[in-house]
Amino acid sequence: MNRCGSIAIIGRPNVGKSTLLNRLLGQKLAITSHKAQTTRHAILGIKTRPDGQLLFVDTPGIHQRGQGALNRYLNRAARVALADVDVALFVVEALRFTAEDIIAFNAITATATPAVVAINKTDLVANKTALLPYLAELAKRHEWLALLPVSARSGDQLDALELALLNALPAGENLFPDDQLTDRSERFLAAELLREQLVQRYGDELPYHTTVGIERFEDRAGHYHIHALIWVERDSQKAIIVGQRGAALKAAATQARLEMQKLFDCPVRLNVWVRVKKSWSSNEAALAQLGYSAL
Ligand SMILES: Nc1nc2c(ncn2[C@@H]2O[C@H](COP(=O)(O)OP(=O)(O)OP(=O)(O)O)[C@@H](O)[C@H]2O)c(=O)[nH]1
Repeated sequence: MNRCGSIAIIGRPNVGKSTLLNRLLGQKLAITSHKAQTTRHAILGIKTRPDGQLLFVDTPGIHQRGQGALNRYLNRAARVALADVDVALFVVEALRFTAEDIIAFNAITATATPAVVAINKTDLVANKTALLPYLAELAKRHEWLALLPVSARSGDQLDALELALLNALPAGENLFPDDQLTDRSERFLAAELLREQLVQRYGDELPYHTTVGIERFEDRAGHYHIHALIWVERDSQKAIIVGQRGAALKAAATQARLEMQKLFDCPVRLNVWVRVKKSWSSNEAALAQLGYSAL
């Protein structure tokens, strides 16, 4: 029987949702970092198997304190995703269950959406029997379809997780062609790859006040020419991103360009400018202008 349906990946920031998605897809689509709140947009990652198709929606972590327009957007995006899908994949971190995990848990159990739990980062647990009481505690809390200890990093138990998710999907024909990986445009993915560099290179604060727009995206006979803009809120942020004689920006852009070449499988020329736009993250109108549509 062929199955096809959608899966929302839900969990507090930093539990490894993006890493897990990339690993399940076998391709890097969601951006990852060690800092919380990296993922801003839902990304549909498509995994085609001989027996069906899994359509992943990567949601932002459900955040504890809503602060400003960006946080409200992130919260809505996660909740809307949850109401819309066939299955929720609840990701937690082995041996940890924080107040933020409870918020994500409550969001899932408030809907009738069936859920599978992935207990991630088991590679960090030396003595696996230590997981048993943790598993038992989670099992008591809700009627899960399945509970699986996994490691997104090592790949441990991910085949079993994928199978559990597939079995929870409705019977039906595939919705996308077999070779399609995402419904996101290359333009969108280019912006994400550049933003990933900022998140990886700077402190927690700066990327939160930054967004990336693609001004031009041209395919010139198999060579991509991409013009990107990094929007910041203050001149001081711009100075940090640009660096001494532009060195910091050059390093970030070079790395982003290499990642783009890998993903798009063609030569890429990338130009990046940094512009200051005052207080964009606290202003709904400015958010909308930058492509964060109201939900
Ligand atoms: N040891 C270990 N680390 C992991 C594992 N999965 C993810 N990580 C790390 O945990 C950190 C967060 O991973 P992400 O995938 O960005 O987490 P996320 O849940 O998508 O985070 P947000 O986008 O902020 O919601 C990164 O440093 C990952 O390398 C795992 O299985 N084991």
